[in-house]
Amino acid sequence: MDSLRSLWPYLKMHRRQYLIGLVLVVIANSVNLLPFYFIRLTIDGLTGARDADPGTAGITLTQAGLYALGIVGAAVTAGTLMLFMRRLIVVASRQTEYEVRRDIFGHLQTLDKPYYDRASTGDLMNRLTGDLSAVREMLGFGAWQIVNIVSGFATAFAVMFSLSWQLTLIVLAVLPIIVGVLTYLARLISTRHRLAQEQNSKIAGKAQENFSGARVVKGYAIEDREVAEYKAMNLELLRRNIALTKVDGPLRSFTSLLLGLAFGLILLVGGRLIIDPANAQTFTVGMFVQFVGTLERLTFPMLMVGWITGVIQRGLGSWRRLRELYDARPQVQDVPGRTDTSIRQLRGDLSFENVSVQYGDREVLSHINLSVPAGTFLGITGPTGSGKTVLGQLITRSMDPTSGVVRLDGHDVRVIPLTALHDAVAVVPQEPFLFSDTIANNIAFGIEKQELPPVPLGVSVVGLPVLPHVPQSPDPARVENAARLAGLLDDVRDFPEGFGTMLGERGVTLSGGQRQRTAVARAIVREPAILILDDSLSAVDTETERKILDGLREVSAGRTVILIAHRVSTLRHADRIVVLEEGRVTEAGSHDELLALGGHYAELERLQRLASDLDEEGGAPGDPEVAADRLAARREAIRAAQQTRQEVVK
Ligand SMILES: Nc1ncnc2c1ncn2[C@@H]1O[C@H](COP(=O)(O)OP(=O)(O)OP(=O)(O)O)[C@@H](O)[C@H]1O
Repeated sequence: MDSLRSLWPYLKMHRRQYLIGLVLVVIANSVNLLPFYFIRLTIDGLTGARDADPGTAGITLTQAGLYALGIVGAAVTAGTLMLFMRRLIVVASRQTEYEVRRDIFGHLQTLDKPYYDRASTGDLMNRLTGDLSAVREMLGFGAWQIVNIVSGFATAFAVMFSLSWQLTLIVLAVLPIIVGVLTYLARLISTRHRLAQEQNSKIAGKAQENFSGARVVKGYAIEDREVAEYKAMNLELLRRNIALTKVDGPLRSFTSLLLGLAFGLILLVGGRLIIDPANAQTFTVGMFVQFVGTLERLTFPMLMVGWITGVIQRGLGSWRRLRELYDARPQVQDVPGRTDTSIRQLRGDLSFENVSVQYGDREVLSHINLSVPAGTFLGITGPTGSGKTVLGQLITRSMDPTSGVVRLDGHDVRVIPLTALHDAVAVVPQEPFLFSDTIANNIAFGIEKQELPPVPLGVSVVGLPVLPHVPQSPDPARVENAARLAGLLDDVRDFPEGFGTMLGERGVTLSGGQRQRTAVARAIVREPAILILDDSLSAVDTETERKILDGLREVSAGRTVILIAHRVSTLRHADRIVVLEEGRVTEAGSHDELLALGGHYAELERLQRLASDLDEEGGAPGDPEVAADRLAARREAIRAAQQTRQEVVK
């Protein structure tokens, strides 16, 4: 009931279509019974006259013609009414489907990272497709079938009762048994259908993950394992589908059997009524034929009772699953009364005051105190898992700290409107995501939004102006400048269609470094007050990296840049470097200061210098002493690599 109430806002928008459509169903159902009335008149005319005078035909040719015309007319009228009804109700259900999908998609866009961290993409996709179809089926086919069944039963019983109350009582006695059995079977079908759908969801999720992670699967040569897992899931789906077919298949035969028994019973009793001379005037052969014909019209609605129960149950279940999407709220959002809407522009003065973050009972950041004045080029490094990414995520409010305050230009970030915050901060993540679109559009991604008219949510699609497709037309000079600063321009010039080259599924595949640089260009084209590069130059060679950093310096005058990296060659250009270990700041200072400190950073620098020296020297040395030195250095590098690996494992 609650589910239906929450659907009402959508149904309300199409109430005229539904109302007129359903009235048409009722009229069509009554008209549908008229042919049996004309048949009755014909039969009674013929048999009655014959009984009185065997030499006469009973009815005139004109009468017979009129009755035939009546039958055809009734069929045409009922067909036409049903056609209009379908246009109204089916179209309304399709429109509702569109509106629900539009609104849910719009709502999903408002949800934040923690939600998507938990949600399974396959499941979300299945809800927006399979579940939405089930809801549409309930609102379209389901709605008119309910009215069809109810009005079909009501009109048929009224007619049957007027013909013979005795026969109607027999039907009434048998009907609940038939409907009960059919409903039971339909419930079983519905449950098994749901189980099959759930398995479909899991399979969709598995396939989606597999396709997205195709490179990993190939790289680790685990195709066989993946195929085996997929096979097991597929087999389970087969098992569930067979279980469904076992109850689905016999439904029709079973219905025919039950109806056959009912008709047999009626023939027996009806035959006796006709034969009995006392009933000669009140129950004629024509009436008997009309009775049986009317009853036969109930076969379909009877069969549909159980089926429609399933459609409605499935539709309501699916609607509940869709409601869960509507009900999901972002953990991080603007709060009226707390959000300070007067904050629009931000300079990029950043500070962390005693900030801690806890996941469950694990503290991943602990009492961080940092001050980053606007315009600072801050480097952050530290062993893997030490909390560097989490620290960056606190600035964009991908999450809020468990305790402490992050301030931007002196404001607690929690009072800054999210749009202002997101306009001011751009993040280049570790694993950039590129869309199947042109390079230009991928770069201009964050600056195009103002040009598109907003899509109204929660309103009827009827009467809405059709929005023209507005092709993106990113400012070429801005895009090119961003690409140049990100060190991507030469690569783009080599592509077949330059900035118009399609990426991804429909176009070229970029290398890891090119992907990272495209993401860097996407971030800098927005000219943010704070730019966070989260290990985003790791796949770029040192020479290109130097160029990008020089480019960043060019645009970052007055802007804050936070550079999370493991390479000292990247970090050394920073004004200040912070070392995070196990969620705590253990070292802070300039490159030279940290080297002098002789801690984690100095060790990192020594190991990377060693490795780079080895790379540069290369070749086989002639002098045995040099060879011995290199061997010792190589051993040291291997030992260091093993130590780092142990840290990772820890
Ligand atoms: N959503 C989450 N739920 C639970 N734990 C999390 C979540 N996100 C991060 N963590 C944990 O927080 C710790 C810090 O993660 P973070 O990504 O900040 O590390 P990092 O220093 O950036 O590592 P790397 O250098 O490998 O990128 C890790 O132990 C990680 O497992």
